Amino acid sequence: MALWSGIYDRFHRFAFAVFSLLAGGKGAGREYVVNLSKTRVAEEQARRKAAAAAAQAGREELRGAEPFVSKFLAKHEQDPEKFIMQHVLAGCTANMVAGSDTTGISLSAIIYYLLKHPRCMRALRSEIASFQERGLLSTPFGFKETQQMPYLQAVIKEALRIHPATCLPMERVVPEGGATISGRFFPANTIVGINSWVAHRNTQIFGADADEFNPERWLISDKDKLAAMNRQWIPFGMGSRTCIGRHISTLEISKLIPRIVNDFDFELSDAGSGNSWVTQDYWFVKPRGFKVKVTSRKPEC
Ligand code: HEM
Repeated sequence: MALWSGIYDRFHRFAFAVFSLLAGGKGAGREYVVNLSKTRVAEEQARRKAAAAAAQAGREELRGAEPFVSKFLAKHEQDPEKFIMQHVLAGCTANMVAGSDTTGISLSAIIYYLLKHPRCMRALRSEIASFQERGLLSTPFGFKETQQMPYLQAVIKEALRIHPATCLPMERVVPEGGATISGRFFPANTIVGINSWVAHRNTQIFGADADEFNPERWLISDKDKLAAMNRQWIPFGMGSRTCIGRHISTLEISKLIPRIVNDFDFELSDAGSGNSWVTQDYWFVKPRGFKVKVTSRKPEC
């Protein structure tokens, strides 16, 4: 039902009401996230008020990294008429809806494909060890450092190619004058779209093994082929509506994957060790029953 209402937006209103009713007080799906945002915004407002009072009394408050909600509230305080409270709430909700499942799914996909391809897991661990031996990795691993690791970056890129977190056409409206796409004319206002799952399996671009997980495809020296693959690699979408959070996720993924691969051993449970994992698509393509046993990694002799 969720998938259908993703495609046919007229079902939204109905599905939303039914799911929220079934979920009771806290709401379901988006309503749950909206309620959570409201709570967090209220907490942050109270914290900012207390911090301002403390500063006035000459007491400095120690604080870690500044969360998004605080940045949004600062913007609202700067110009409350233009950046209204509704924008604060919408920003927080959008970040959670758009940024959590997508990043979680992508992290799962990277681990899953590494577990399915022990050769790639070995190659990645060997790259990490080599970087550590040469003093090129701090503790914790720095983002800039991990960006210099070609195999890690190829693994991430390939996992997001073979399992992009979203799977429905990314829709665009044809502008005035129409557009010819792949030799076919579409008049103005036609809704066209491309699904990254289709684009990423294009054998003309990615080769006969487009269905296979193969990080080495990104480690070639053929610049033209790489450029063609990069153009067709769209897990974060493309153009003016491309994902605005992609750099946050890229940072999280680049820092987290080498760290956990280095520190832990993973073993697929029976449910995940069949031919392929079970996933369900309703815009987000979520793994189902992906269970992994995690243990501290023993140093290799
Ligand atoms: C691996 C993680 C992520 C993936 C795979 C992903 C994927 C996508 C995709 C496919 C789109 C549609 C792009 C298009 O139509 O061209 C999108 C849009 C968007 N993403 Fe992400 N995303 C990720 C992380 C995040 C994060 C962390 C945030 C926020 C903190 C975020 C916020 C957004 C927003 C607000 C939009 C809508 C942009 C617009 O319509 O102008 N995303 N994302």
